[in-house]
Amino acid sequence: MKRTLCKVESLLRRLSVGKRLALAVAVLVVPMTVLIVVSVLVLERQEARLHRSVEEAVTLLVPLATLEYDLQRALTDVLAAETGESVPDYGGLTGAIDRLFSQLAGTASDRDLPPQSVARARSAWQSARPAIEGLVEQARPLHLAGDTPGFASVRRRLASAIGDLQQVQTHLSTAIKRRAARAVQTQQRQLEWLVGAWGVTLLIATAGLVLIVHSIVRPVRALGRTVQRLGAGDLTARADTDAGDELGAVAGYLNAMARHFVAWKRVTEDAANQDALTGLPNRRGILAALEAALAASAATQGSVGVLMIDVDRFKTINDQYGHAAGDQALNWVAQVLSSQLRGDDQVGRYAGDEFLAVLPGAGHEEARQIAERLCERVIQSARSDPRRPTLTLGVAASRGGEASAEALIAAADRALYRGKQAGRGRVGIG
Ligand SMILES: Nc1nc2c(ncn2[C@@H]2O[C@H](COP(=O)(O)OP(=O)(O)OP(=O)(O)O)[C@@H](O)[C@H]2O)c(=O)[nH]1
Repeated sequence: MKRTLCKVESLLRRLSVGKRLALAVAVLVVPMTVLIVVSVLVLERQEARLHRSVEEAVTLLVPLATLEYDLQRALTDVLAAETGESVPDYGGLTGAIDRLFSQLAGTASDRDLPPQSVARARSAWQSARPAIEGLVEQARPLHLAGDTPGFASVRRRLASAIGDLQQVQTHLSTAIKRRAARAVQTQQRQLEWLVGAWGVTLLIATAGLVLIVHSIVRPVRALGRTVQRLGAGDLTARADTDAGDELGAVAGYLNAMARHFVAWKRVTEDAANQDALTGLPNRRGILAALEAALAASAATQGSVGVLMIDVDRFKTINDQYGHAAGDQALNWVAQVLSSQLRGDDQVGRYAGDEFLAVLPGAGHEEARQIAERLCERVIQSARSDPRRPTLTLGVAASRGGEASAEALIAAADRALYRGKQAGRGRVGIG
């Protein structure tokens, strides 16, 4: 299930966010519109059918009811007794009923009327019809003539015609009721179908919407988490750039920004720790190296040697040959120191004409020997060139990392001072 959702999401993410939002609107609007149109059509059709059905019921039953009423009146002698009263239009009524049945004969099934009930009504009418014709006309003169036995026979026939007519009405009513019941059932089924269709459509539309919204919200949240991690200083954090949409592009930009920031940070960190003139670590850089060496020696119970190196009478070089020559002299000293030290050793420019060398693993004696070698090497070179200065070095060393960087530097400084006091161009011992 989760894999399927992931697949759907990756398919969706091939579309841009804008297209996905348009799709979300379409997913909601299109099926709803179709359903609304279908619902309106169905309800309109149902209403029209109901209307037609009522109309038809009236058309079918009213002539029969009228005829029955008139026959009933004839039967109760009202019509025959009152000579002034006009005789109802029996011919018209029977004709109308005839037409009704001939219409029904062709279209009963079309009108959803049960054909059997209609056929029964029709045959009942056919048997009633001849009796009805002329009955009232016969009744009138018989009654006026006082022909009681003849009149009694007409009355019987009238009663029987009324019975037949009632049967016709009963059969037709049954047909109409059945049709109404079927129509109600159909209406119910259609309404159920509509409710079901609405439910399914809403469900599918909601699922589609959830998927589309998820395909936007999830990468936005992931981007947010990456930005949060980067903001908290975790420069290894990277956003997922798999998708080809706008959010994938933003993730790519964010990653590029993070990479540039890392590179820029490295450059600025390097610049912050590097001396611009000599290219050696500056005071900050060499102190960091000393701290690191002390921390490592504390773990291994090893030693760290420190050399504080000062250029002798550097002011004189500046004064005699100019500042540029002084800079060159400093660069030369930096080169000699770097080239003479071992791989793990580090040297940095501590102050104006002062250098600090950190010698991990070197005890006091080893540090002193290294200092002597450096001092000798510089003195030899300086002999041939008056612009090259000699060095005075102060030696100190710690064991097992017990001394702090400040204490070690202070000890090397004191040793340096002793070297200067002793006449320069030598190694002072702390
Ligand atoms: N050319 C140049 N001179 C510098 C630089 N930094 C510091 N100086 C100079 O270095 C000189 C340091 O002189 P001091 O510390 O007084 O001592 P010194 O002349 O070396 O004499 P001693 O240390 O007593 O042997 C000063 O004149 C500073 O102006 C730099 O980057 N370039």
